[in-house]
Formats: sequence, structure tokens, C-alpha cells
Amino acid sequence: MTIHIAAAPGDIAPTVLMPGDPMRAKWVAETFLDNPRCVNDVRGMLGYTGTWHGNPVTIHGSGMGMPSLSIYANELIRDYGARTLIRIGSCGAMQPHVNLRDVILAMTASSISTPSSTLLREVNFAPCADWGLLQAAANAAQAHGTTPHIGGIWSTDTFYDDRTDLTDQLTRHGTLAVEMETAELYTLAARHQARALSVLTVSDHLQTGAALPSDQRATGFVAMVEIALAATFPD
Ligand SMILES: O=P(O)(O)O[C@H]1O[C@H](CO)[C@@H](O)[C@H]1O
Ligand SMILES: O=c1cc[nH]c(=O)[nH]1
Repeated sequence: MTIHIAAAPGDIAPTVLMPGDPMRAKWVAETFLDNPRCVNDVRGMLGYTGTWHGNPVTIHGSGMGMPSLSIYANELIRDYGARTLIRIGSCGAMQPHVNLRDVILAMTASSISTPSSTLLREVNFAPCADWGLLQAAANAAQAHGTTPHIGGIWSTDTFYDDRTDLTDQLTRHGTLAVEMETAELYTLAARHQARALSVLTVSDHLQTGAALPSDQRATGFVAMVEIALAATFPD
């Protein structure tokens, strides 16, 4: 038991899928896992453990933004022994060829800062996905019949962002999409010799203004979850 997670020792699997939204955690656990049981509800941040094709898996919310994700990922890795962390999140498309509901595999994530910046100080650390997981997710997507976009994303601290000049420059440099957690997840995984990957679904488009309703962000991203699970436990 930690400050933010009430699970007993052994209640968290070595593999953890992390959506930002706790209601997405509940939906994923109840839809995809066998015998899911709730192992955390502190502050309404839901965590479930069950099995997928016989493999133990935990689905645990991260909350929104890097400070929130940092709390849960630190406790999951350091106190509960999580070794593989896959973010399953929504994101906003930043390129014209990226469409609503497309799946993105984040190779790397730019940021202005992360909670780890105080540690890394003057270094512009380059957070990157675990190659084995990224390769497995690309293969799983192909087997699924889904063509993912694979490349860099933007982990921002500000959902309501008035610095459109920054978005323009990042778009110009090929950044696929914006979300709010991956740069810190990858940095923490590197620090603790864990494996991490973000598998994202496009929920809205920064250029067209198109957007999915919030219920679909909570319970609509089936392909993303199937690809994340298949990547974690390849045949
Ligand atoms: O849908 P989730 O996983 O929460 O991800 C995205 O949605 C939230 C913003 O609405 C941020 O957490 C962002 O990263
Ligand atoms: O952080 C996010 C997530 C989804 N869509 C956005 O525009 N930003």
C-alpha cells in the first residue's frame, strides 16, 4: 500500500496499462480482462488486475498530465515492481494526414519540461519508447489490420494552450500529435530500467477542430487496447 495506491503487495501485475481516464481503466478491465478485480480506488483513480490470455495484467489510471502520471508510475514501479508500462491514451492530431480514431505509436515525446527536468537540469533528455515494445506493437497493429502512425509526439503541460507558435513549429518538424504524459513516462522508465510505450488514439484534430465525444474517449478505443495487449504478450 502506498500513499496513492491501496493495492496489497502482489496485487499489481508486472505489466500495467495506463490510461489517463480512470473510467477508461474500468472499461478496459471489464471488457478485455478475465476475472478483473478492483485493486485501487484511492481518490477515484481506479486500478484493476486480471488476466489476458492467461497473463496477469493491471489497468491503472494515470490522471491527466505528467505530475499526476509521475506519482502513479513511480509507485507502480518502485513499490509494486511494475516492469512494463503501456500508456493507452487519447491525443490531438497535428498533421493533415492523421485522422480521428487513427492509432499512433509514440517513438519519442518532446516537452518543455517534465517532472524529471529538475533531476536532468541542463540536459534536454530525449525520452524514447522501448524498442522491443514498439516493434511488437507495430507487428500487432499489422496483424490487427490497423496501420499506425509511428513517430514523435508532443507532451504538453497545457491543454488550453495559447502558444500556437510552438504548436506550429512542432507541426513543421513532423510531430504527429499532442497529449500530456508520455515524455515523463518514458523518462521514468529509463531511470528505473523498465519498459514503456504509448499507444494512442486520435480523439480530436487541432487543424480541423473535429472531435469525438467524451464517452467515446472513455469506452471507444478498442483497436488501441487490442494492439497494446497483443504487443505486451506476443504469441
Ligand atoms: O485520454 P487520456 O489518456 O487522459 O490522454 C489525454 O487526454 C487528457 C486531456 O483531455 C490528457 O491526459 C491527455 O494526455
Ligand atoms: O492532450 C490532449 C489530448 C487530446 N487532445 C488534445 O488536443 N490534447
